[in-house]
Amino acid sequence: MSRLLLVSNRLPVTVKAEKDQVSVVRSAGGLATGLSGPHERSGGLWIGWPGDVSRLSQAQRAKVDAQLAELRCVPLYLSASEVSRFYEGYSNRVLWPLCHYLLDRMPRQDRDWDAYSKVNERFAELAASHYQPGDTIWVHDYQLMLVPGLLRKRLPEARIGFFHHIPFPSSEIFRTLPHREALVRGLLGADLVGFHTSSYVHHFSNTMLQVLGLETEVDHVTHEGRTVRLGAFPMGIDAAAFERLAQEQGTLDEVKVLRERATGQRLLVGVDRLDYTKGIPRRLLAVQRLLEREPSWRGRLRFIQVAVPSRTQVEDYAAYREEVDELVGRINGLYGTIHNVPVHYLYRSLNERQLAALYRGADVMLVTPIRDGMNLVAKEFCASRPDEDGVLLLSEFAGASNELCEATVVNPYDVEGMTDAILKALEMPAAERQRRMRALRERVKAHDVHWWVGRFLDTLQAIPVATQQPETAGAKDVMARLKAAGRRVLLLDYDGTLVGYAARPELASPDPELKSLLARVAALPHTSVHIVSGRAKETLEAWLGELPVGLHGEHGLWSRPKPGGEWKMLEGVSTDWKAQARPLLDSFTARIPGSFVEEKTASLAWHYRQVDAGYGASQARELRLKLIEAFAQGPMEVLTGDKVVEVRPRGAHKGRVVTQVMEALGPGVLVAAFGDDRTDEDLFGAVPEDGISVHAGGRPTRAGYRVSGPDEVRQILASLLKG
Ligand SMILES: Nc1ncnc2c1ncn2[C@@H]1O[C@H](COP(=O)(O)OP(=O)(O)O[C@H]2O[C@H](CO)[C@@H](O)[C@H](O)[C@H]2O)[C@@H](O)[C@H]1O
Ligand SMILES: O=P(O)(O)OC[C@H](O)CO
Repeated sequence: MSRLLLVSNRLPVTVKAEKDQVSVVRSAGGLATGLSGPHERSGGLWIGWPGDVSRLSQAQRAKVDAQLAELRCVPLYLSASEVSRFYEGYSNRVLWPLCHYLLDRMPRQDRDWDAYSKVNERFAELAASHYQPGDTIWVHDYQLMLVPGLLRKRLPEARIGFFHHIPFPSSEIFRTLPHREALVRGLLGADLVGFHTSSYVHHFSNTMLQVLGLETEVDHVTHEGRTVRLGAFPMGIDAAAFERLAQEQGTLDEVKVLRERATGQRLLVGVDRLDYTKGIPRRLLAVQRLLEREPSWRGRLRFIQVAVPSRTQVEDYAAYREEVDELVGRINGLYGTIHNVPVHYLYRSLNERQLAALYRGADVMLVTPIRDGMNLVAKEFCASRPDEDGVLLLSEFAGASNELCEATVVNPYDVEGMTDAILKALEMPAAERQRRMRALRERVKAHDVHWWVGRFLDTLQAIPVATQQPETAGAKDVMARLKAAGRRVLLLDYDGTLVGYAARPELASPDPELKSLLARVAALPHTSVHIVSGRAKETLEAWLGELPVGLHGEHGLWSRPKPGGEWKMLEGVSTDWKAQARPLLDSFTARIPGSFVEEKTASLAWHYRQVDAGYGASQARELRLKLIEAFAQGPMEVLTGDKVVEVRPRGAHKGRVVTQVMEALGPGVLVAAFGDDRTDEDLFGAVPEDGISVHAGGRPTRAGYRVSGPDEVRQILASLLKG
């Protein structure tokens, strides 16, 4: 097993300071439990913030450091300003509400991005300083979204995983963020990006498409020459530990006390961090409605709601606390008696045994967040019920509802609906409770936290990172080989290779620098230059006709190999099919605003660069299928390029230009082809084995080299002028 470097905002430890005594203990949370085995076995390190230690003396701090070192934890201490701006500010005032679809809770203007970036830099720097070749790095959660990208810059060959513990929202929400691009690029520094559910994966894929124009395959995306795997890895809990605890005598004694205090009553339980995503007010309102609607239940219900203080310095959390306090007061005021109140509200953390007792003693567990990445409480409840009793009421907006389908699933926004569901749960026959709980427990136990860690790490470690090339690995090598060649021919695609893409094809005309560069390179001794493009010959002639270069248009259908020479068309090519195919392309243009058809001598191209990225890509897939269906037997083929679907005569492809040029030049010439989209793969395929093929961009390619884009292609050409 390779050494594991874990990086998370919080370390899995609690620093306890009592009077002069200070100690560090590993926390009991799911992440800490699940990862402690692999962490220890691999002899790795865990990097993170140990929490607020500002009140500790120097000596106490040294003691904390020593104890952390024993646990193989490396502390990253946050200053007061970093806590306020990175943790409370950008992480919890901006990203947290955004990922939970609560745009209204975000500040109108965010002022903490710089602090977020800087602290992410600090984490990356610290992790990189402890990295040893062969280590596996696993970064956790929304506080550290830039870290994978920052690590990739420092450690191009490291194996890096990232897990996002909270929801990844729809792209419609995520792209409201001013820094959306940096965050998405940050995650793409990883080799594997994991989420709790497949819908979060889907949202992330759509976001990449909208924000970076990246089209994703089912489980991966190619970006800057690297493949980044994506996947759903639903997190589990330490089910065996919860089950064990729930069976211990101490816990059963607590359950007994709990039940005795509620004699004649049914027990409803809620356990959450006090967070506005957890849906506590509507849950309370549902309980209130039940008492209002069903007087027979008054005095016969006890709702215990435990809320752990969380992020207390963030205003929205303080306001939320007041809202909950008020609601509890109102319900108890309305339905309490001098002997009893319906809501028992505790604003504090419970120890493990108290928690297990509550789970074990509950008749109905209310887990009703308005949005939650997974929600581990729901799973802990099931694991704590070896008696196969108790009903789980679970929000459909918690990731856990994807797996826990035998729960009573509710819409947490529908108070009346939740009231009905609580009533149904209270009246559910024992046999049905048992059937549901048995199924829930099987799943929670089978897919526990160890299963989760194993699946994520196995997937990450199976990725062949060593073969991945950093963005600019190719350029230097290509320059050296071209310079060393006796005779050389350069075959250059135009759009996306020599110039960037423009909104409309006619806007991508060559700039004076490009023309001058091509002219000077073509004038070098023993050097020929050919432009091999999908463009119409008229465009190439108008833009590049005066240069001393060969021109090849419509993917090699038309050629003018010698400057000033005549254009010749490939023989035996049929264009009769165009009249049949055109109406289909026109029908797509008519209903998809921003798209248009470009007609060339022997081909038709449907462009969709200005169409919404997701819609354009799906419509292009549909058009391609329809064309293939209608003309499968015809003399043409369908190609997908960069934001274009093209129909062209079969056999007229860029690869033919390579053969043509090589025949004219004879043996002993180094052939170097440069291109960026799928039509250039034909060009690369025809380059002889001792030649050079260079892909400009981040797509999968058969090319032997990869550079980042037109700027770098131009740099390679310019380097030839320097002798
Ligand atoms: N009063 C109390 N006393 C003691 N312990 C208490 C407590 N109330 C809650 N806890 C404990 O705190 C943990 C809370 O985990 P959750 O998954 O429910 O939410 P959280 O939002 O913190 O986690 C984030 O990370 C997890 C893991 O990825 C995701 O499930 C979730 O959606 C995401 O928001 C549970 O282990 C629970 O036992
Ligand atoms: O207490 P926090 O702010 O570190 O948040 C804990 C949550 O589990 C974050 O996912």
